[in-house]
This record gives sequence, structure tokens and C-alpha cells, in this order.
Amino acid sequence: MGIVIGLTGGIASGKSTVSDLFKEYNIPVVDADIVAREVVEPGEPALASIVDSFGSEILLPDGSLDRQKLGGIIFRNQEKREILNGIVHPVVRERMIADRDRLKTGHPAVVLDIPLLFEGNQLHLVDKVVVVNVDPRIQLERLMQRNDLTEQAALDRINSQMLLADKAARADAIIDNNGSRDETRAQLKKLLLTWNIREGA
Ligand SMILES: CC(C)(COP(=O)(O)OP(=O)(O)OC[C@H]1O[C@@H](n2cnc3c(N)ncnc32)[C@H](O)[C@@H]1O)[C@@H](O)C(=O)NCCC(=O)NCCS
Ligand SMILES: Nc1ncnc2c1ncn2[C@@H]1O[C@H](COP(=O)(O)OP(=O)(O)OP(=O)(O)O)[C@@H](O)[C@H]1O
Repeated sequence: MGIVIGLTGGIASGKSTVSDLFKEYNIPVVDADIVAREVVEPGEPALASIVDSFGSEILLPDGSLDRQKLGGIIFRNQEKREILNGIVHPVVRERMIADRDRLKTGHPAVVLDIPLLFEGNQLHLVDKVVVVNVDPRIQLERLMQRNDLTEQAALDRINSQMLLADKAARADAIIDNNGSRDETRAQLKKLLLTWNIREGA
């Protein structure tokens, strides 16, 4: 039975980058952002609930969710964000638990990549927590560049999450992603050795 690793951090701190490195070790990753996209596809009950709460203006002409518009609303408004979280998070959690339990047998470890692991009180889903940490300035720069956001829009997103340093303080292990990808890769390799997790075992 594999160990369940919760991978978290801040927005654009490098979780997907570290997830990809886990996959190179044949360690499966369940990505909450991907599951959260699946559960709001047209026809899904969660999308109907979002329309009930936010109005049909939140849909694109083809009936899919206007993610940019919804992001523009919820990252600036805590009350609206909590409404959205209340709709999406329970469904995401249910699917992730099912994926976790399916993958746990037959792999030395399973990674649950959950940006809101601490905020959503989801620590009970995992055995160990790895936080991907970056300095605030680098996080802001990478987020602005990746999502083509203004500084204010990027700060809205960063400030809608728990302070990254507070997450790092509560981690079982920290991966410092301020440096190059190779430096990050070396830290993960060392961690897997420390935790006695062997590739493909
Ligand atoms: C608001 C939405 C439509 C914006 O979509 P968009 O494609 O622009 O962003 P994406 O989903 O790729 O999320 C990017 C990052 O934003 C951060 N983020 C997303 N939702 C939230 C939230 N509710 N609170 C704080 N941070 C969040 C996470 O770090 C995530 O990795 C979308 O993020 C969403 O549906 N959020 C609610 C579901 C959720 O909490 N997802 C996060 C993991 S469960
Ligand atoms: N060590 C690194 N050096 C340079 N750029 C990096 C490094 N790690 C990540 N990046 C870049 O920073 C951005 C954020 O990284 P990534 O997408 O992995 O973060 P994330 O934590 O998964 O983000 P989100 O919370 O939005 O899902 C990406 O554009 C990525 O290519």
C-alpha cells in the first residue's frame, strides 16, 4: 500500500512542475485543478449549481463555464469565493478520494496535488505534506508571466490563499523552487530517498 503525499504550495509556486517530476518516477499524481475542471463540464450538476448562484452570464455562448469571468469575480470577493468553493470542493474531494484509493495499491506512493490542502482542511486525505515554496517576488513574477496578468490581478490571486510561508511552516518537507528546475529535481530525488520511495517499486 503506497504512501499518500499531499503536494501543495501557493498559486504558481511550482506544484505542476514538481508533479511532473513525480511522474518521471512513475508515481501517479491526482491533480485537484484538473478534477475541478472536469466537475464543471457542461451537463455536470456542479455547473448547474454555479449558474444558480452566479447567473447564466457566467457561461460562454457554447454553454461551458467562462473561467476568466468567474475568476475575475471570485478572486476579488471572499464571500463569492466561498460560495463557489462550497459547490465545487465536495465533488472534487469525492473524486480524488476514489482516485487515491484506486491508485494506492500497486504504487509505492500516490501524490494528491491540492492547492488548497490547508485552506480546505484536507490534511486527513494524506499521510505526508510536501510544500513547494518560493519567495513572494518570484511567485508574483512567474504568475504574472504565465497567466499574462497585471500585478494587481496576480496579487488578488495570491492573497486569496493562505500565506505560503505559513504553509511551509506546517510541511513535513519543503521543496525550494526559487532556483532552476534541475535544483528542484535534485531536492525531490533526495526526498524520495529519505522517505524510502523507490521508482516503480
Ligand atoms: C475560478 C476558476 C474558474 C478560475 O479558473 P482558471 O482556469 O483561471 O484557474 P485554475 O482553475 O487553473 O486555477 C489556478 C490556480 O488558482 C488557485 N485557485 C483556484 N481556485 C481557488 C480558490 N477557490 N481559492 C483560492 N485559490 C484558488 C489555485 O492555486 C489554482 O492552482 C477556477 O479556479 C475554479 O473553478 N476554482 C474553484 C475550484 C477550486 O478551488 N480549485 C482549486 C483546487 S480544488
Ligand atoms: N524552477 C523554475 N524555474 C523557472 N520557472 C519555473 C520554475 N518552476 C516553475 N516555473 C514556472 O513558473 C510558473 C508556475 O509554475 P507551475 O505551473 O508549476 O506552478 P503551480 O504551483 O502548479 O501553479 P497553479 O497553482 O496555478 O496550478 C510556470 O510558468 C512554470 O513554468
